[in-house]
Amino acid sequence: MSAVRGPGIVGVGETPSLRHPGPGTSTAGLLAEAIAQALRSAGLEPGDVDGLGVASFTLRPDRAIDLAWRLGLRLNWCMQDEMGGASAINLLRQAWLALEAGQAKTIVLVAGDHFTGADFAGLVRGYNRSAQDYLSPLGCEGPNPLFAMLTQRQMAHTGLTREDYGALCVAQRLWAVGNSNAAYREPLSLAQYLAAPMVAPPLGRLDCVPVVSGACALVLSARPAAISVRLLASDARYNGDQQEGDGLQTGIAAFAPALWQRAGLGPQDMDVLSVYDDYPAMALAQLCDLGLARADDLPGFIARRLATRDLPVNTAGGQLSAGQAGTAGGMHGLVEVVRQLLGQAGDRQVRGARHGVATGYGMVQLRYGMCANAAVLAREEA
Ligand SMILES: CC(=O)CC(=O)SCCNC(=O)CCNC(=O)[C@H](O)C(C)(C)COP(=O)(O)OP(=O)(O)OC[C@H]1O[C@@H](n2cnc3c(N)ncnc32)[C@H](O)[C@@H]1OP(=O)(O)O
Repeated sequence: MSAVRGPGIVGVGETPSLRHPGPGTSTAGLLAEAIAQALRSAGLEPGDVDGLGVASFTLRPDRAIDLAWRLGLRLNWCMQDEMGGASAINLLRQAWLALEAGQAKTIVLVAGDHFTGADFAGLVRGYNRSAQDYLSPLGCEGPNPLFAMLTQRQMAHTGLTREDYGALCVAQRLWAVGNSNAAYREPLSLAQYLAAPMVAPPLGRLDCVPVVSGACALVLSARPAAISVRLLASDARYNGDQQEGDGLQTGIAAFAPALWQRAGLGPQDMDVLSVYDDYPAMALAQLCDLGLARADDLPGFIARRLATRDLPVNTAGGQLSAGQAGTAGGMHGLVEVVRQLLGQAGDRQVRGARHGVATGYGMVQLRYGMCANAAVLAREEA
């Protein structure tokens, strides 16, 4: 037992991932529901909140401050982040600094989106100027064709096959069985994975993160509760990917050794992990970059550690099974690691989990990564 010093993460909230949200559903409503759940889990009231961080594509034209107004929050700290899958950890890093600096006492971080099919198509087409000017005219509508090329690169470099990616997807689906919020919770066989329609070779339907509506939230406090989660170390790289040569690396490779050093722990000390899984190739690239797997042994690593669930990776099913609610994608994995460390993961609880790592990855371009980041977290008891 050690005395708790500094801020802590004290609550989590998450709505179900909805493939077909009902007519009354809205982005603000989903974000509000996740916030309310997180505050309840922390034993706090909206009146305790003086900081809010938001990531959402579909809250537009409203912003974080509009959401705060709607929820009646009076704030000392307010932030918005638009880095896609890297937003959650970006927000966490900034909120932690704000609490340490005394700028706020209780900060809620929330990410989520409300999509209909038409919304999502428009979002990816108009994502940024480069996508509009260079990718759409080539028929690269959205990330699937781009990540198909990155997956081809990884296959050529590592010898990975569709069966290997399928084994990862099957393992993650088995974790999702224990997550009542997951969009897809029925166990998946390799035969079903291989039979799914092709989207952009070599990516089939089950390699591509499904689009859902939903939201996830975290509560951070300057005065942590009896059990809380501490941020031991974090880092980020912007446009730091190395995709010029063979293989596939995210910016995480550049900072991982220093990250582990600052955390005082190594990759082998992690009891639970969330890696950003918009596509299986990206999840594997991040596991390599963190130092948990080697590019020259990926098929073996999948068979020994993921398929057997010996290494608890993406224990809520990952986005590939739970679904990706826009920017909530990054928050999904972070919330799951925190939930596990708080000991609140129910049937899928990793026994005795004390240390975990979550990664984020926001990218819609082929030649550079918008942002890759990671947070090493630890359970703390007062
Ligand atoms: C943003 C960042 O910073 C970085 C990133 O994350 S980049 C990634 C951003 N996300 C994307 O680009 C989304 C990728 N996904 C897709 O494009 C689409 O989900 C897809 C093309 C793979 C599938 O779309 P689709 O072919 O239109 O199929 P869809 O209509 O959704 O589903 C057809 C059926 O398959 C099922 N299905 C779809 N995905 C499934 C899955 N993963 N598991 C099981 N069933 C699935 C659906 O439930 C549906 O069945 P029902 O009609 O019985 O409900």
